[in-house]
Parts: sequence; structure tokens; C-alpha cells
Amino acid sequence: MIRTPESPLRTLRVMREGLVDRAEGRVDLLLETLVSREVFTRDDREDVLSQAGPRGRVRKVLDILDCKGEEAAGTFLLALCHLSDVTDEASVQRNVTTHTAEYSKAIQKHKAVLRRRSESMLYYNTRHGEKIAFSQHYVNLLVVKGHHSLELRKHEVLTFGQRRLALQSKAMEKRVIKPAQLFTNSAGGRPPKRVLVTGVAGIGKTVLVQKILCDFGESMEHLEFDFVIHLTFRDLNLISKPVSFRDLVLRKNGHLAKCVDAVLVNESKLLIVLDGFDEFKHYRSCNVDAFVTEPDEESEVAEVLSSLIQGELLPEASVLLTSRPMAVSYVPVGSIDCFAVITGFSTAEIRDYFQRYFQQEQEAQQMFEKVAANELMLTLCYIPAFCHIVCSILKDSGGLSRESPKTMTDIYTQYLVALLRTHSSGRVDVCDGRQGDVGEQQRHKETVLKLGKLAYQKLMDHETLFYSRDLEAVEVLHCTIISTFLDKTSVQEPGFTEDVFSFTHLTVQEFFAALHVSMAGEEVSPEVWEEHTSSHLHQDDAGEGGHLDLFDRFLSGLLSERNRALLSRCAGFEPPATQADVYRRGLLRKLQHLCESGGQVLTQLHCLFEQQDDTLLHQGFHPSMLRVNLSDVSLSAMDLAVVKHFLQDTTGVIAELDLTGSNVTANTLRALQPYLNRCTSLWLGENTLDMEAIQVLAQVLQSSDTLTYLGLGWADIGDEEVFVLAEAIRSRQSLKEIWMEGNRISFRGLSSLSALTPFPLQAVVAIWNDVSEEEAAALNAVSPGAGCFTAAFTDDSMWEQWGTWVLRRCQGNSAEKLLSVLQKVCPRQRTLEVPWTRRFYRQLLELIVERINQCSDEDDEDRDIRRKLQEFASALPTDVILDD
Ligand SMILES: Nc1ncnc2c1ncn2[C@@H]1O[C@H](COP(=O)(O)OP(=O)(O)OP(=O)(O)O)[C@@H](O)[C@H]1O
Repeated sequence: MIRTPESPLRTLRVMREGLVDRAEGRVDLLLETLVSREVFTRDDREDVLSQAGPRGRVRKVLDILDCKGEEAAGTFLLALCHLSDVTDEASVQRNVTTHTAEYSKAIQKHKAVLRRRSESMLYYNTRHGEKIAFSQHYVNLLVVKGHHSLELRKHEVLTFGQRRLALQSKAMEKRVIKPAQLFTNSAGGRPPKRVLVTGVAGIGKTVLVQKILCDFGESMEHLEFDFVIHLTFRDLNLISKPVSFRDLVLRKNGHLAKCVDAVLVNESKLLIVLDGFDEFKHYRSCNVDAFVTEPDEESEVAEVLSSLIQGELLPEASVLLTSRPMAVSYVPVGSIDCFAVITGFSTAEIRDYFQRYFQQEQEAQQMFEKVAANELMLTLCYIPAFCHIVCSILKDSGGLSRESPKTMTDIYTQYLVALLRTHSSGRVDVCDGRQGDVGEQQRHKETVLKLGKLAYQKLMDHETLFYSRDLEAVEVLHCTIISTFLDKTSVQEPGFTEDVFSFTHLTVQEFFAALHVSMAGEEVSPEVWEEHTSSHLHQDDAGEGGHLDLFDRFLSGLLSERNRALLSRCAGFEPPATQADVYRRGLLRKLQHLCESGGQVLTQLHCLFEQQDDTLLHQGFHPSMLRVNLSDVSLSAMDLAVVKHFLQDTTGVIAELDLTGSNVTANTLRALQPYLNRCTSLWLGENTLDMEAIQVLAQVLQSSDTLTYLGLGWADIGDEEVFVLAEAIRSRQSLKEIWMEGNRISFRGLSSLSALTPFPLQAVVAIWNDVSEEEAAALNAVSPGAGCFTAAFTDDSMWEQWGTWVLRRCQGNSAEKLLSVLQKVCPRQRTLEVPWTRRFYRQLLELIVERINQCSDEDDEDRDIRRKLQEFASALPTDVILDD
């Protein structure tokens, strides 16, 4: 209940956001009331209606009222009180009427439909008619609530200040959860409404969605919902005309035709699942301000979905969105209440998977042991899609008679070979080199290459669906083998039915696309080849924002000696050897460039790993300085294996290892320990480093003569951790600077470092900790003149270096990453009023302008990046820059 207060205007200002919440569902009625009482003019009304979305309109109403005085504000508050009472009553009434017998019957029917749709596990290459019961084959997936960098982005509380620190520790409360817990709030508050689940290719996002549908259909979980509506972006890509949300629901759920209104009215009991955001053709257009607010309102499909995700349409409904990480920067994260990441299988789950796949306990155990004996293969299996393919290869070969796969491409290549062999009518084992049906092998090869071409074209266009005419164009429509690699669905359009195809999995499309380019024959133009290989060095990966990461890795793997040999021996493919050499030289040049400039290097390390050639680095990799930048990527077990593989093949000092925000744990540090000893600068900030991790770090400090600069900003460390580090620094005395911004360190912790200044420690940076400037001054007084301790953002020269580091991070990064760093370092409020920041901001602005100029007008993605960069440019404190 809102009381009419002494100063209604003041109430409007103080309760602004609360009022927006309360009035958003009633803004049209309120507006009419204000016009009828002559508080608002028609022009005011137009002004309000021109705003996007109900919340935007309420904000405009409040802005106008702010200029109209106390009486107008009072009228508004009274009208809102009145409407609240009326509409609350109406909603009670509505709830009663919707819960009729018919509504309950519709729920049961819908559950039965979902049960039917989700009863089989969709495996690649499941034979038609073959059914694998979902419930028997579903293996528990590890789902972790909380996504560090996204949560920070959401709040846009940038690197500065305690607020970020508080948020960071909150974001770090990572927990493994069950799918049903995605919509609960462990702290007991309002359950999250909009949930984003991310995870890399093949990690199980679609299967998790199927689990939710299955459990709901079985009435086992998710009982807080009456209806779960499942939409995939793959299907939504097919819609090219304006559409309403109501139509979207009915397209796949004809059985709801009679009760769709009740379903939509009861929005708080509705869960909408939107699977595969990264596959959406229009994913770059979802972070916009054009909304629809009514389920019946027709608009472009991107607008309808973006309204849903942003809570402008059906704000009380729950929404679950899944995406690969590469597209999440386009999700309007401001409206997401809960972030979760699927981390795949652990060893126990891989074992369970083998058990379910092979069913015979002894066979499963034997096969598991074969995989477990090969550490790399076991690591690959944490991704369920790979685990599945490994099992099918094992089954097919009776347990790895061929060379066991070491990389992701090996797995897919062996899988392809196995499938082609299964489809050879003569069933002669061509891999033994014996004479098979050569004509048939040739036909299969041609079909696969044609499919590769299609996969490539579609991947470049961000498309995953195609039609009979596309298959016709590459002359494969009537080849029987295509059903092995493609899924077909028939779509009912008014007046006709159309067949729509997609690869059995997006990763399969990426593999085929790479296969196409790797052949580099007549089909592949020199320009295409250049684009993906030798011009590696000049290519700004930013343009694709990670879209081609997997493709790049497959391409490298397919151009490796062993996969070329396998494909040639077993499937008659002849990838040209000279091209493979050109590729390798390009890769080494790019790698060297990134190591010298400190650019993000993980994709190239994966490509190098795919080559599995220990001599490669000796052939053309001689960087003047070794800087390995792995920042801002949550490192998986496979990533770590790849990094280790690279560092092991290098010698000498590692000038810089940047693991900022890479989800580093004690285990990561242990795995990298021999290489940490070789680092001069080691950046570990923005990771939660517990005592175990600090102990590993202490061992490094005790044994390394090289480690000179250590970054531990926002690492959630306190005094106890500093004591351990101090002891270690004392014993080796080689560390010169330690940066610990945004932690929980107090005067007591810092005091333990005081005996180590000014030698060996020349700088101890501890701003945004529990230390006051006076306390820092007291610590500095112990070694006068040295001024080693810094607890405030003041010292020009030192912070200038910090600014240089930030700039370097920006320069070395893609435009996309630059955006994410900018989000951290561009303060919304002017908190940085010290002299060096002027130069810092000016340089930042120059960099932004340079990147803006690099964006092309032709490309959607470039236009989007430019728009965002321009927003940052205009948010920079230009007065500070200009009056320098
Ligand atoms: N929980 C699970 N239990 C058993 N098998 C699984 C599970 N999760 C995934 N798989 C297997 O892995 C394959 C890939 O999973 P899924 O399609 O869900 O991945 P995804 O994360 O949606 O991938 P992408 O981003 O490439 O679309 C499935 O077809 C299935 O074979």
C-alpha cells in the first residue's frame, strides 16, 4: 500500500525503481487516468507512448511528473493505489477461473506430449526407428551456479571500489546444483526468473533442457510450473515474417490451441525454455530497446524473444536460455537473475556413461580402463559429446585397435572413418588396406566433400539449417549416406510442407566445414584458403568473436600428418601436403606474434596441440619474449593440457603468464607449477585463491629466482594468506612487487610484509582492502623514503603503470574483449580524478577510435561492435581528456 505522503514528489524520486516495478503492468491505464484528470496533455501521452517497453514508459511518466509539481505527483500516487487494489482483485479472480478442470486437463495433456517428445536420447547417428531411452542414458551433468565475469558485467561495477569486491565474493559462491535448482533461491529470496546456462560445444546444454522437459513431463521436478514451453533457436531461424509469441507457442504445441490464453495469463506458472542462443541467426540483434509487451503483438522474431529475455514481455514468466560462451556477450545480461555453467562430466560420470553405453559391466569396465590409461583421452571425455563418440569408436573397433585418439579432431576423424566403413556395402575393412568397393568409397568421399562445402558456407553465414534446394545445389539430396550426418525435420507451412536439414550436431558441421577447407583442392578458392591459414597472422579474430574457434582447431587437426594419413588410408581423401606446410608456418608466425605482443593465445595453442608434432616449435618459433596471455577464459581441463603441452616444449624465462580471471584453483597451479617457476611476471588476479592455492604459490616463491612481479588483485585473500606469502618471499627474496587490490587484507596482514620492504619488496599495492591511508603511512614510516606500501589511488607514477597494463590488455585483445575490459575500467561515476587518469583515458579513447575505424559498414557484427564502442567513447570523461 502506498500512502499519500507529505511530499508526493519526494516519494516519486525516492521510490522511483519500486514504482516502476509496481506500475509497469498498469501503465496504459495510469496514462489514461492522468490524461482524463488533465494532469497530462496529449503531447505528454505521446511522449510516454514513444518509449520502448512498459518500464521505459513508466520512467517517462515519472520524469514528466517530476516537472509538474506536487499535486500532479499526488494524483499519480492515488491512481496507482486505486489501480493496485482493483487489479490485485482481478488477478485473484483470474487465478480462480483459470484453474478450471479444463486447465488441469490441458496440463496433463501437455505433460504427456513432453513425455513423448523427450523419451529418447538424441544421439548422433541414431538409426531411424532406433530408440535409446532418455532416462536410462542420462548421466548427471555438473552444473555450477554463478558465472563470475558475467555477473560482474551485469552489474557493470567496474574494477574500482569496494562494491565490486563485495560482488565478486558473492559471484564466487559457486555450487554444483541439480537442474531443478536453477529456479530456486538457496538464500530464500525471490526465485530467479531469467536463467542463463552456458557451456562449450557438446557439453550437454540441449540434453540438460531435455532433462528438464522429461522431469516435468514425468511430474518429478519443476512442479512450480503448470506449463513448460520449449523453443529452439534452430527452429526459430526458420521464421522470416513478423510473429507473435502466442503464434510461437502454438507452432509446436497445437494441443494447447484451446487453452493458450489461460497459459499466457497465468504467466507466473509458465517456464519458457530457449535453447541454443548461439545458433540464432539474429543473436546480435537481441540486445536492443525495441520491445513487444503483449503475447498477441506481432513483431520480428528477434524482437519478440529479446522482449521475453528482458522481461518486457510476460515479466512474471520464467525463462531458461542456453548458449555457447561465444554468443553470451550478445545476451542482454542486465535482465538475467541467475547464471549457470555446465562443466560436463567428472571421472565418475564418464565411468557411469560407459556403463550405460556398453551395458555389459565387464565390457564397460574394460573400455573405460583403455580410455583411463590415456590421460588426454580421459580429459576429452569430460565433454559428453566427445565421450559419446569415443564410446562409439571403441565399440566399432572392439577397443581401439587403431591409434588411440589424442585430440578432438582425432576423435571426429576416427568417427567419420568408422561411419563410412559401416556404410560400405561390401563391409570390407578398407582400413586394413585390403581392396574394398573402390567405386563406393569414391562416391562416399565425394558426398562427404560436398557436405563439407555446404557446412562451410553455412557456418560462415552463421546458419545451421538448410533446405532441399541447398542439398540439390551441391548434388547430394539423393545420396543415402547423408542421413548419417544430417537430421531432417518437416516443417508445416501454410499450404505446403518443407523439409529442413541440419547436421546431427553443430560440432559435426564445424568438423565438415574444416574438412572442406583442409582439402584445399579445386573446390576451395585460394582466397578461402588464405583467409583461414597463412593470413592467420593478420586476421583480427575479434571479427568472429570465437565463432570459428572449433573450426580452427578442427582445421589444424585435419592438416596434421596423422589425420591426413588416416583419411587417405581409410577413406581415400588426399589432403595436399604442401598446403599443410603453409598452414603450419602461418600458425607458428601467428603464435610468435601473439607471444611477443601478449595477445590472447589459447585458440592457437589448441591448434598447435592438434598438430601433435613435438618438433614443430623448433621449426619456426623464436619469439623475442614469451608472454602467454590466457586471461578472461575459464580454463577447462583440456585447455590446461594444451597449455602444459606448449610450455613443456619451450625453454627459458616466461616473461609473463597472465591467468587473470581464468578460474584458477590450487589444482591449476599445481599442474602448472614447473612453469610458474620460470615466470618473471605472474598475474593471478580475479580468481578465488583459497589457502591451498596460496600454499602452492608459496612453494613457487620459495623455489623461483625468476618470479619478480606477482598480481593477486581481487583474489579473495586475507591476512592469513598474506602471512604464508610473506614467509615464502622472505626465504627466496626475489619478488619485487606484489599487487593485491580489492582483497580482505588488514593492517595486521600488511605488517607481515613490512620487514621485507624496501628489499626485496619495492612495491606492495593494497588499495581497496581493509587498510586506511594512515595505516599505510605508518607502514611506510618504517622504511622512510621508500614509500613501498600503497593503499590509495594516488601515486601518479605507479598508477600510471597500472593504467599501462590495462591499456596493454586492451590493445592485445580483440574488439570484443576490449569491450569487456572497458566494462571493467570505465567508471560510470567520475571516481578517478587524479592527474595520470587524463592520459590514461586519452590513450583509451585513441584505441577505441582506432577500433571503431576498423569496423566495416558492411558487416552486422562490426556495426554492433562499433555501436558499443561508441557508447564507451561517449561515456569517457571527455572534459578530463580535453582540458589536459
Ligand atoms: N547428460 C548427458 N548424458 C548422456 N549423454 C549426454 C549428456 N549430455 C550430453 N550427452 C551427449 O552429448 C551430445 C551433445 O550434447 P548436447 O547436444 O546437449 O550439447 P550442447 O551443449 O547443446 O552442444 P552445442 O553447443 O554444440 O549445441 C548429446 O547428443 C549426447 O550424446
